[in-house]
Amino acid sequence: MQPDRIGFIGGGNMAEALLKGLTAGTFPAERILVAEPRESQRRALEKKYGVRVSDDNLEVARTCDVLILAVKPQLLDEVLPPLAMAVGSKTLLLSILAGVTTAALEACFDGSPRVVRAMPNTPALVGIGAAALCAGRYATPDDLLLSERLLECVGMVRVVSEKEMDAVTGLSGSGPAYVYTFIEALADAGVEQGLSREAALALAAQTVHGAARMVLETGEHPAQLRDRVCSPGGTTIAGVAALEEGGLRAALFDAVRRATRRSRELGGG
Ligand SMILES: NC(=O)C1=CN([C@@H]2O[C@H](COP(=O)(O)OP(=O)(O)OC[C@H]3O[C@@H](n4cnc5c(N)ncnc54)[C@H](OP(=O)(O)O)[C@@H]3O)[C@@H](O)[C@H]2O)C=CC1
Ligand SMILES: O=C(O)[C@@H]1CCC=N1
Repeated sequence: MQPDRIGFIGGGNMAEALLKGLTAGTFPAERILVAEPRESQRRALEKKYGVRVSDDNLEVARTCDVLILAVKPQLLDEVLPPLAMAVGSKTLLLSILAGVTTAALEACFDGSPRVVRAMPNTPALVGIGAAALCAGRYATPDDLLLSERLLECVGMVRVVSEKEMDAVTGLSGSGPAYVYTFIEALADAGVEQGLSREAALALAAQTVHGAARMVLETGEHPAQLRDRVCSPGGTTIAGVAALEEGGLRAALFDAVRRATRRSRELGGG
């Protein structure tokens, strides 16, 4: 179940993360077409990944059987309606637009457009993405399966219900930015304690990487894993107490809540 040609409408950050994974996998680069208005970005994608590029959205929509919609959600009304004449029953539309519902996407096209809505994240660029997706009303089970397979080229994929998509956006879509902030702050704190910048950043990033793998690979609850680091009367519980006093948990609840709300707003809800 491989598409003939995959097209991207918009060749920015997230599109690049996805097409890097696709071309590193089994999908031939010459069967990927990217429509992108910025000439420098077109040339960069062509050179780095060997994909075909164009400044003509319609040409890409006409030639591809899977069309990955990767422009900003604010451009929905400008970019999608002109594609309607090229999108037919042969086209699977895979949207990564934050907040935009499958119903809103379907309304941009005639007939029974086959839409799958996905929310990937940028670590897809290194093959460790986390994505969720849901099917629109006209997408077939095969459409959902194909979308899953495509996103699995760049990491893990969960199928969720559409009402969960804004929360996914607030958690794993936006989540890398929260984690980068955490890593930066952890490294800065190490520098304050006298470590070199280079050592502090490497230790902070590897600590987050290792701890995340422990959660994924042991299947143990994070609280159990944390208990094993905290010796009674030791260093770690003193640090954990500071995190509790500083409101780290409350800040994360707030971050996911606000990003989820913003996703709903972008979708017009
Ligand atoms: N970044 C992320 O972490 C994630 C983003 N997303 C979603 O992915 C989508 C893209 O986001 P992101 O990659 O970050 O944004 P970018 O701005 O990096 O990418 C969007 C690209 O679309 C191009 N573009 C602008 N106008 C048009 C047009 N008329 N036709 C075709 N292409 C056009 C832009 O070109 P130019 O720069 O010249 O304007 C840009 O290269 C958004 O909908 C976002 O919600 C989803 C998950 C995670
Ligand atoms: O910030 C944004 O709107 C996009 C969606 C999820 C991550 N980045």
